[in-house]
Amino acid sequence: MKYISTRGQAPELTFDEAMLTGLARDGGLYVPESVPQMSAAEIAALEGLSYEEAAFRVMRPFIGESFADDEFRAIIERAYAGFGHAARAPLKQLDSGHFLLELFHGPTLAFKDFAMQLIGQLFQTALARRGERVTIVGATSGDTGSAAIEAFRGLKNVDVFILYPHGRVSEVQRRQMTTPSESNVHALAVDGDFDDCQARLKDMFNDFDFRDGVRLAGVNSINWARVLAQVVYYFTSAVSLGAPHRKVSFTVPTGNFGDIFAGYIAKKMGLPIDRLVVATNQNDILHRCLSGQGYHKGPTHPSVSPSMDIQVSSNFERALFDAYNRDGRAVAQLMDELKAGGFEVSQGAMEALRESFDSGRASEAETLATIKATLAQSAELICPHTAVGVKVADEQRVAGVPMITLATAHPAKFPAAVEEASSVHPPLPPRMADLYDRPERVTRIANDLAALQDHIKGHIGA
Ligand SMILES: Cc1ncc(COP(=O)(O)O)c(C=O)c1O
Ligand SMILES: N[C@@H](CCOP(=O)(O)O)C(=O)O
Repeated sequence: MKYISTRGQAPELTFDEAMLTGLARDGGLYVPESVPQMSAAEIAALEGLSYEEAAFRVMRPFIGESFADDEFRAIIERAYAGFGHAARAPLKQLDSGHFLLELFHGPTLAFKDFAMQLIGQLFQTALARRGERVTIVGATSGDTGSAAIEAFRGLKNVDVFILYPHGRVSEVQRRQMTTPSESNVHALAVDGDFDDCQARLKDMFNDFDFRDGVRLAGVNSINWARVLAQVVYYFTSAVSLGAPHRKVSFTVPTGNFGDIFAGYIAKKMGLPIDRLVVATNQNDILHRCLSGQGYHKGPTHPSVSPSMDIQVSSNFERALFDAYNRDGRAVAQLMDELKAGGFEVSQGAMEALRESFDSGRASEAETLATIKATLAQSAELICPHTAVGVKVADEQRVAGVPMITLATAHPAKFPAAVEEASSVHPPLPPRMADLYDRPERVTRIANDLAALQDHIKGHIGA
């Protein structure tokens, strides 16, 4: 199995090489050269398996020779051992045709743990084998950062620097990033928004002297391994509702497009997904684009679902690559135009995107109203990101096809918004009960590449 860049100018890599590389050297994102297929019989055979065994069967064809089967099985077992639910990703029924896929039973209470716990194990195994160390730098609007820190804290051959937008993450998210005491963890509060953090991260990857000097690695969903791990729960949930014998649809609260792109891969592998619905908050650039209005950046408005306050949605590049018939030059051209503000999507590419994705948006008032209504009607307290999904899913459902909305975070990560909407204060799980008492350790830093690079170089191995 080979991985190629969406911009067509970077070397082809194996799975473990692509994982340790992160962003391709031409600025593109790695994708598999071709998507392995699962037959209806292979999909049906997932029914009743443990999450771990299903994960092995779904991901194995993408791994190639990078990890031996026994090694990969053991890695998966370790990755999910700390989850607080035996099913790992249980389904809850909201009403006769609408289900929530609970993805927040991992250590940091968000769906990011599914991929991050796995790649923490994959990195450790690959780095130990190669005798290497890496400097992980991540950009976060709140959840990726805490999940990455949890997965890599205390590891000897890794430093992890997380850039988050100062004042634009919830207090729980911030404390999850600033309270770990391990010296290889570095939380950086950047004076900017998430897009600034992600742009500086990409600048670091595109500065080859810095990149090679610190042996830079990335754990955002620019890393293909992140996307792959998220493909699994599309299979397990669809199978538990009758796939491959009946179709299901998914609605996915979307920001950086990683989670929904994992659903797109599941569909390409053969999972009978009827519709994949992109649900955005008021920062609705993806919804506007999928509605035919082009992809044009605007100001980012802070919202009650802060993890989705994003304008430059990284993984959309992967979808564009397919929509433009895998023409790397065309994608590179669009990404250049994006730097200057935005781009129009060609008619052919638009048709391809529309064939794969539907979309909708939720305003702030609609998000809060959905939290309240879901509690009243289904006795489920949901986080604001999930509420964006539930609202859009309710508009897009069709009779006879079950709709699964991805519940991407635990409501306790966003207590202020949840309490405002429902008058219920969602408590943290007991293991995190002292989060507000732990001392914080964070560096406030300018949105400036040189300042960030100097800080990182000065704190590796500190
Ligand atoms: C809670 C939550 N929901 C939804 C999203 C959006 O996911 P993605 O960026 O993969 O589109 C994020 C951030 O990524 C998140 O943290
Ligand atoms: N919402 C994310 C933003 C980064 O997304 P990623 O999936 O590319 O890591 C966050 O919580 O940080």
